[in-house]
Amino acid sequence: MSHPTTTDRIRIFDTSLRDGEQSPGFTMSASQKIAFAHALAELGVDVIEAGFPNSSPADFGAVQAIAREVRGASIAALARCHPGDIEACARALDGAAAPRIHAFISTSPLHRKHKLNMSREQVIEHASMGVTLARNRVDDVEFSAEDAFRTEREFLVEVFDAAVAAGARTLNVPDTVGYATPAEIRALFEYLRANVKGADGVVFSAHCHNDLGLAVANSLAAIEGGARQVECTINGIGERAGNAALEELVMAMKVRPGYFNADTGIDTTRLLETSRLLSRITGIQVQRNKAIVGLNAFAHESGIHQHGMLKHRDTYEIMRPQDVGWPDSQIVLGRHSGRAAVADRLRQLGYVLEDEQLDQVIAAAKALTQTQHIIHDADLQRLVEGERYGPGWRISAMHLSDADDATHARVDLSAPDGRHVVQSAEGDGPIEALFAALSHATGVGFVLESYEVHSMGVGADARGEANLSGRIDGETMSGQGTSRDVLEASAIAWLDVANRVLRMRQAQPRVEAA
Ligand SMILES: CC(=O)SCCNC(=O)CCNC(=O)[C@H](O)C(C)(C)COP(=O)(O)OP(=O)(O)OC[C@H]1O[C@@H](n2cnc3c(N)ncnc32)[C@H](O)[C@@H]1OP(=O)(O)O
Ligand SMILES: CC(C)C(=O)C(=O)O
Repeated sequence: MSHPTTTDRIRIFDTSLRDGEQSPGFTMSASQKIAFAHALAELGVDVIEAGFPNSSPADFGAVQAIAREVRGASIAALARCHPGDIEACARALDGAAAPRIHAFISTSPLHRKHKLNMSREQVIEHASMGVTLARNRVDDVEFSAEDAFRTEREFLVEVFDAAVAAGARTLNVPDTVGYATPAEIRALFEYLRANVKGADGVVFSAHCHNDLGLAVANSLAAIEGGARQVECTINGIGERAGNAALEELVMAMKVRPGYFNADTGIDTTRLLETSRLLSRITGIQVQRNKAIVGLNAFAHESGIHQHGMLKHRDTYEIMRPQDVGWPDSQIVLGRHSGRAAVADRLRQLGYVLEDEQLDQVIAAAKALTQTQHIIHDADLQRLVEGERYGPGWRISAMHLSDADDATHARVDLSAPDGRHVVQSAEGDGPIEALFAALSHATGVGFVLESYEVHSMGVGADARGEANLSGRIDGETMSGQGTSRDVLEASAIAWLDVANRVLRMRQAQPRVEAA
């Protein structure tokens, strides 16, 4: 086994903008691609695969702009072993500081017969032609044998020999349909490194798909077998079930010292913001339990884990959240939380309770989880303080209607002093209009940082739960609301934050400047 040493650099080849964009729902505009390419360069990837220039004028334009603007990483473009594709790559990459043409052709018997209708000899001729044409235009040429994993091993060696002879510097071995297992991938890389002519002068690369959920494991196994470049995408986006997730691969190499301890050159503290940028661009969020960048990746809800975390965080965390860009771990109070975590959170809120009162607050907090997922600070404060700070703003009625290009919201609130306040506002959509009307009515304004709606329960019992957080006076405050109507749940969550703001101001009166 060839474990990488610290001098054995693993190159990170990001293909979010090419393979990632090739999947339904992930299309990006040229300006979004340019912004994301800048973010990838700042993250520290070695290669940015910017697109497939011959596939459309839009893709050509995006690759061209990235090649001209983005520095700090090689810029690659994909081409079939086809003169028109190679020529388009060369033209689009003109202006790049470090251009790479990535030429590919399928090699497996299935693809040769049904897709290409080519003999083995024709595939080798095309591979050789594609790499030669590319080398006539740029120095850095990568060759991929599409569906390499399902290709006869001896034939794969012949194709790679031809690609090396034509001038390829990187040989990419895709598991195009995500069929391999880690042991098989490692054995394949060991075989190729032992048999391809000139193997020592080229970089072997892995490109693993996630159809069986093995893309990251297979990429790590490829590194064990001698791969020194891994192709991956942020959030694991890509064809079908996606590609290996960059953030997972990089952290696996970082977290397992003495094993995958190769320096990838990635600034891991940027992983979360890069993941979030991609989600904002595509409008597609990662699942909560996604490794590294999912909302639950460093969140602990169950009492036994929370108790362990409070004693020593290594009991339940294998990496520091700050190392990947999170501000900290989160102890989230919910149905599974225990005494240690509730008492700790209350202490942070400034309450040290007698055992009996603590028992009562825990029982009441757990009762809340019949209708909400999370016990918020505001809930604990209410449970401890009762109505000491007054009842706060409550929603009495709301009405939304569409008018011309805008949505109109009218809210009727009962104020903490018992008055009824009616206010209206317009916005670009119901949420913007609703939140603007609430802000006019209460006189509270904050910058919305996050807003999510989930459903709880099914059928006749189904309820919407809205969670949002807002930033005001340098603090982030969260609010939560549940209702059968998601817009009403959202309004309740917004008022939950507003009431917290007012309670905070009551508790800590502002010192006016003299
Ligand atoms: C595993 C991967 O991710 S491969 C990359 C996938 N990416 C894309 O497909 C990018 C988007 N694609 C496109 O815009 C279009 O498919 C284009 C512009 C590339 C080609 O469009 P068309 O000319 O209309 O061809 P179409 O898509 O129907 O079929 C693909 C053709 O390429 C041929 N082909 C496929 N791969 C290769 C290759 N690596 N080298 C040479 N020819 C190839 C096929 O045999 C087929 O040829 P045929 O038309 O003579 O039968
Ligand atoms: C073109 C190659 C690298 C590819 O995307 C695949 O085989 O999945």
